[in-house]
Amino acid sequence: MRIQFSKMHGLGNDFMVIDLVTQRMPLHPELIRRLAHRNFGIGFDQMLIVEAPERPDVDFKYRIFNADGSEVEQCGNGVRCFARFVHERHLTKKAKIRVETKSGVVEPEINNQAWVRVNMGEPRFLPDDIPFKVEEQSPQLPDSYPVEALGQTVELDVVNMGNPHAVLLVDDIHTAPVDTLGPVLESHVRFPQRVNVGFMQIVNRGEVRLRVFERGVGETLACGTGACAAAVSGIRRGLLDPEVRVYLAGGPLLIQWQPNDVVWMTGPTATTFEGTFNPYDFYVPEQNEEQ
Ligand SMILES: N[C@@H](CCC[C@H](N)C(=O)O)C(=O)O
Repeated sequence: MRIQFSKMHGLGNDFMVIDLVTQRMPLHPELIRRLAHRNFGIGFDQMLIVEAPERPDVDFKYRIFNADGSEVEQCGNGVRCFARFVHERHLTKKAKIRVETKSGVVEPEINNQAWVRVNMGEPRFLPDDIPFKVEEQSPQLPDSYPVEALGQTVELDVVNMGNPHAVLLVDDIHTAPVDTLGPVLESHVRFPQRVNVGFMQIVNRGEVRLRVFERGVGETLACGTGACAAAVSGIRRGLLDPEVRVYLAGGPLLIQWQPNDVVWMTGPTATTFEGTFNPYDFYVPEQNEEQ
């Protein structure tokens, strides 16, 4: 039993992409963790699964698993790669497709082989929608919330881009406490489903620098939904114009948003290699099965 896959990335945020329209394999969290391992597996930030749609108004179903095996709702760099993958595998000829995710429908549009523009849907800010715990939900939503972490109070903007994000403004992303504050906020008690944590430095009204400590992975070279969340936070606060270039370690993304509208994300995709693997090579017996 050999499964075909593509190894792809969007600005260095890397993926193992598998077509489960024409193939079958178990999606066990332990198998995913083993495949994600950078030394013992294939290595990736997220595994992306293409499935047949379950409703008539979409072209595909898109499932996303973090390297820790958790299934999540959305992945922005992933959806661009997903669109390129279904073209490369001749699963569709349409330039614009509708893709069902755990958090709604997204619409990627392939301009040429490498560039994809995506309608990422509308951002949400209500604490319950993140989800983010507050003592009392005020009718007037604040821009940010004070949160205690590592003996200090940090101000967090919270945004749901299909998946949960917290955004912190920093003076310089090179010295931002991504390694220390990132994991503490990711698993903070006020984020019951954990959170992706973005550290944003505003350069000018149209440009920001961003580092993201991703839920279920750690710091990645780029995060598409993180870029959307950061740009939306800055625009909502009146600090940024509606068109923002977000510079991540792996390169820039263009994010466009007008309040009360959908977010548009435009960026590159790359296929690095294709291969096959046997899931049973990664199978480890339960403890009571071991001799
Ligand atoms: N890298 C992604 C986000 C992947 C999911 C995220 N780690 C989560 O747990 O929500 C992107 O490009 O958006």
